[in-house]
Amino acid sequence: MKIAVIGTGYVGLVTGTCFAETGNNVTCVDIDVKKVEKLQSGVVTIYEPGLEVLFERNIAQGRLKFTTSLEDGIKDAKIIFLALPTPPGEDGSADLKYVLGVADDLGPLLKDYTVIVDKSTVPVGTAEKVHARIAARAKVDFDVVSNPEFLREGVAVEDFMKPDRVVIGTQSEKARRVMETLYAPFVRQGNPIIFMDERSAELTKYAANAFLATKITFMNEIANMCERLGADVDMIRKGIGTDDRIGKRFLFAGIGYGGSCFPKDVQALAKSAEEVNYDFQILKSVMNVNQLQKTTLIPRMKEFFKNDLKGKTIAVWGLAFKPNTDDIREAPALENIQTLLALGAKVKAYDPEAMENVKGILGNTIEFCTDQYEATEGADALLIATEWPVFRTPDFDKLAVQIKSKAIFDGRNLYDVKTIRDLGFVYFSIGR
Ligand SMILES: NC(=O)c1ccc[n+]([C@@H]2O[C@H](COP(=O)([O-])OP(=O)(O)OC[C@H]3O[C@@H](n4cnc5c(N)ncnc54)[C@H](O)[C@@H]3O)[C@@H](O)[C@H]2O)c1
Ligand SMILES: O=c1ccn([C@@H]2O[C@H](COP(=O)(O)OP(=O)(O)O[C@H]3O[C@H](CO)[C@@H](O)[C@H](O)[C@H]3O)[C@@H](O)[C@H]2O)c(=O)[nH]1
Repeated sequence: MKIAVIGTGYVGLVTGTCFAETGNNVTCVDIDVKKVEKLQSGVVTIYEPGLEVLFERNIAQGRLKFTTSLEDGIKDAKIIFLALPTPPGEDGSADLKYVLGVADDLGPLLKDYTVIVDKSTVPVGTAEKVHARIAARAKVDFDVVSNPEFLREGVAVEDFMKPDRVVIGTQSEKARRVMETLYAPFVRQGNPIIFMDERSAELTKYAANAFLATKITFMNEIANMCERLGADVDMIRKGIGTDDRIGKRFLFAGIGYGGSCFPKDVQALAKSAEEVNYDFQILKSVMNVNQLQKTTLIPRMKEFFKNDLKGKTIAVWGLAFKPNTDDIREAPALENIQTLLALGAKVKAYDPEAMENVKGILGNTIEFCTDQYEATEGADALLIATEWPVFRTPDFDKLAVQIKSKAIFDGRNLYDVKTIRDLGFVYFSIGR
């Protein structure tokens, strides 16, 4: 099948590459000329394990192409995916200017029946808006389908190739058949395609992210209780996670959720609620608690250094919002670093993938190190903000010599409390 993907960011690139991998001819369109040039020359523009090999194979076999021209890109496409940004507008609601802008342009370019698919995370009612915008200028029949994406960064290829489920919102039989054919190779393992109406599909995406953000936030609040009551959040996690009704995943307490999705989508759902005069109280709490949680280690650091962080050097391990990605959007590390700088501390940071992105924001206000031990060399304390595997089993003997105060502030609960204290470290973690 000939497919066009509009937008070659995270979702667009993974979507395009994975559909090419299952034998479709895919053209990806982006207005970012530099990005398209890079992609055309065979360079993958995001760090995502497993993507490069699929990307290279499908380019070599001529099934994956890139262009800046919408008209060329959608030529002969039976399906057009919109994988465009939906960033928060000034009031927190999802800004639809990219999605609706492309919908406006698409109308006159359609030559035959086409299925237009919203892959972006969009508020309820967007499929109808996209339909109206295209219909205003289209001369052929078309359908607009909602097909939200549930992939996680860092395991995006696996999530896309073996999805837990595929959600498709459409009330058109014709569009349903096209989507079923397209997704058949991905749901062979028995995981379902769940068909529903467009509005329910749109809300399913927000409900999933808001639920997961709430689950994490609940555990962060339990962790805060543990600290006050002398209990261990890891034990609570095991104790409740073994109950099938609760589930083991997404129960890890830490310095808050970040990334390009949870913060923005929780905010957008809260805004949608406001628009229909519903007071979505849980979401407000989730946002407030998460904001506080991000810098929950700073007061402890202040106390440890007797309220004087001025001139202290803090090593920061991890800048990405989570491991296996170079994405730093809403990363808790950044907020911690900015707070530390405001308190007069110096920061030496290391991240396996995300340093280039952080340089663009923090410039030379912090020192970027070539490895984790260069960061801890001569530091007064260590702050761990991202659970990269390489930080899990460090050379503790080396750290004991390098870190002056032997203090480790661990925002991701990487180490066993007793073991690390027995090694002589002063160890602060979350909810233990
Ligand atoms: N990143 C994720 O993990 C993830 C997962 C699921 C869903 N989503 C949702 O998918 C959507 C896209 O997210 P993303 O992270 O891929 O975004 P992104 O910002 O990484 O990429 C968006 C791309 O769209 C391009 N673009 C903007 N206007 C364009 C236009 N008029 N024509 C062609 N291209 C244009 C940009 O240049 C950019 O390359 C968002 O709604 C997001 O919420 C993201
Ligand atoms: O137990 C946990 C699990 C996650 N996190 C944090 O939660 C954030 C989000 O993590 P994750 O969900 O793994 O990353 P994303 O790539 O942002 O993926 C989420 O957002 C995507 C975009 O909408 C969705 O497609 C995915 O299904 C959804 O998991 C990160 O800051 C994690 O550190 C925790 O603090 N504790």
